[in-house]
Amino acid sequence: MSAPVPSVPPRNDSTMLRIAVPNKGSLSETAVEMLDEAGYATRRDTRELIVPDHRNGVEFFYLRPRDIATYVGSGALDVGITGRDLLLDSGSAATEIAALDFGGSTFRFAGPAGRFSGLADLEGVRVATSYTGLVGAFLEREGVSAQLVKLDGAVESAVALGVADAVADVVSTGSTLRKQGLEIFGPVILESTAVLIGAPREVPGLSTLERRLQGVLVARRYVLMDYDLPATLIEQAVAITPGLESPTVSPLRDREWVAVRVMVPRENTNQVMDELYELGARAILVSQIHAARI
Ligand SMILES: Nc1ncnc2c1ncn2[C@@H]1O[C@H](COP(=O)(O)OP(=O)(O)OP(=O)(O)O)[C@@H](O)[C@H]1O
Ligand SMILES: O=P(O)(O)OC[C@H]1O[C@H](OP(=O)(O)OP(=O)(O)O)[C@H](O)[C@@H]1O
Ligand SMILES: [Mg+2]
Repeated sequence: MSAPVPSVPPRNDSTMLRIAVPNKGSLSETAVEMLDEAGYATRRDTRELIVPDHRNGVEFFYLRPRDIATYVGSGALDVGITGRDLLLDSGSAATEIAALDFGGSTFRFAGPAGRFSGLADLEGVRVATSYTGLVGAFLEREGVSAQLVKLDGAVESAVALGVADAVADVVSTGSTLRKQGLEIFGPVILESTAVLIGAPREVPGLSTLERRLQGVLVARRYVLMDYDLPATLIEQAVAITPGLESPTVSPLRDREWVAVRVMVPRENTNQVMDELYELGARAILVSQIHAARI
């Protein structure tokens, strides 16, 4: 558990929402892209650490992702973007407001191939990790007592170099583990993703930021599909494309046909177009959504 930040710095403008953004690492680029797509100012060069955005009444603080939960949990900043694993590891009082659909990873134990088969095998052994808060809490909940070896990164090397018997780390493709001759074992410690986190108090002005970020997620997840259809087939077509709430169905000049406009998950686009065509839909057009408020 990290120590709480001792004092909250004075706020020079209490009406500005103060937002923490990852300045480096896996989450930084996509977090900044999302804020840009949501209409906020972003930094022009990587040396800029504070970016005021007066037009939107917010101020951005570019910080190390690992530190963001500490700043937000102490109340020094209002909200932030970080990883769920980093939030839990910090022991901060900040809370998760929304998952952001990027920076997905799994947190797992791994050891030399064949050496460990389950959690119980960790009793009394050395486990290297950069996330001692997260792993310590997990092992305690599971009633396993292991010795944690805290490392900053490249944790997978710890076993070959003899400072630990097993590791607990972020796994994405699993390729780093495999290259070190390690294999995953035991239960999933955590499914992580980038999250929006908030201070443990009421944060005025948060709802606009949240709505804008949700709008970006919708614009990324969905496309807009238009098609023409014989009116008698509408129920079957709506079963294929139910939309978020209800598709827009408009009359055409030819009264036997209707025009349908509906949101479709981007990943299903071609499959849905095939199904609609087979049903009898024609002039099926797909467009990008640039922005959304749902
Ligand atoms: N392939 C990945 N490797 C590391 N972290 C990832 C990956 N995919 C997603 N993440 C997430 O990114 C966050 C870690 O970001 P952080 O910037 O601390 O580490 P990093 O990307 O490893 O950067 P650094 O180069 O400083 O080690 C965690 O929330 C983690 O779950
Ligand atoms: O499953 P994979 O796709 O191989 O990705 C996981 C690896 O990526 C991260 O390391 P990173 O590159 O951030 O280096 P670090 O260990 O120094 O943080 C993480 O700590 C794992 O080592
Ligand atoms: Mg890393």
